[in-house]
Amino acid sequence: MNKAAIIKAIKEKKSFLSIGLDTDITKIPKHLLSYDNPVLEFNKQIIDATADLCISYKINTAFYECNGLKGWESLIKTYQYLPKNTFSIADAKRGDIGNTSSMYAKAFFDESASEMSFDSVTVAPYMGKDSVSPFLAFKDKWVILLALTSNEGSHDFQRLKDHDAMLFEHVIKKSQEWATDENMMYVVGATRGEAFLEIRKHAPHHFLLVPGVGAQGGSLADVCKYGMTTDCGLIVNSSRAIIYASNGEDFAEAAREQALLVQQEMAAELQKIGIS
Ligand SMILES: O=C(O)c1cc(=O)[nH]c(=O)n1[C@@H]1O[C@H](COP(=O)(O)O)[C@@H](O)[C@H]1O
Repeated sequence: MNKAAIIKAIKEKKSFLSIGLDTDITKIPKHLLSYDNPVLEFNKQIIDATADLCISYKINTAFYECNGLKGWESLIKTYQYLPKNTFSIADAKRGDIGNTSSMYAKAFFDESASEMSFDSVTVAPYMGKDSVSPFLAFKDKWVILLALTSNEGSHDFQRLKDHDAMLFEHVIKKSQEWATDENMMYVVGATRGEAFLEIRKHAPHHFLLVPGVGAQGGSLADVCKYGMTTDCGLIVNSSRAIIYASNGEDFAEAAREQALLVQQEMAAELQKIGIS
């Protein structure tokens, strides 16, 4: 899915919501445990209930990898169930020396090898250009590079100052030598408020993946106030607040209700930039 298609989906659905399928078997409703693959069943019902309200699904691979073979099966089958007109994110936070990164890229982008061909994968920038480039070698795929994350520990390294700029700013500036706003996005936590102003100085046109609304308490209004562009420029993710809205038999409808609330807030924000 290219940038124009993402913008088209935002306009059509009046939404820039990504739903995070951070599916934990200990948190899903008990009645699903009788299914052969409870995680897959949960994901399918969540997807069916929310697909018209979001433009993207983010699958955090940790929640699948921790379950070994069965987990990888759920990951692959969930990927295959995603509606084709949604932007798929493998939230795997990979990155290693070049030849190893090539294998990670193959794992998430090369359907003939892994049965999965996500639109994008999250990548850690710490190891630099040769660790990121193998992901960029895949045509029409995106790298979503960690820039300023939502967690407490983001202060440990990302905000260290060197030559008048913080590390996350160096990441954003330097990485633009390797990629464009057509194949790279940046992760910026929703809990970062006014920092979006700094980010936009360095990346005025890039899409940002913004996790941290909902369970982590980030403000959608602030994210939009400081981070939105004329094309929207944002994909805002919420995982737990939507998928675990209820752990009863009504879990899918409850997820839909939560997603609808976020989508309605997003529609109002989009109206401010003339998308209505
Ligand atoms: O890359 C991410 O997606 C990510 C970056 C970040 O800075 N903060 C962050 O929470 N995430 C992910 O976004 C999701 C947030 O989940 P909730 O807090 O449940 O909405 C999880 O999958 C996190 O791993």
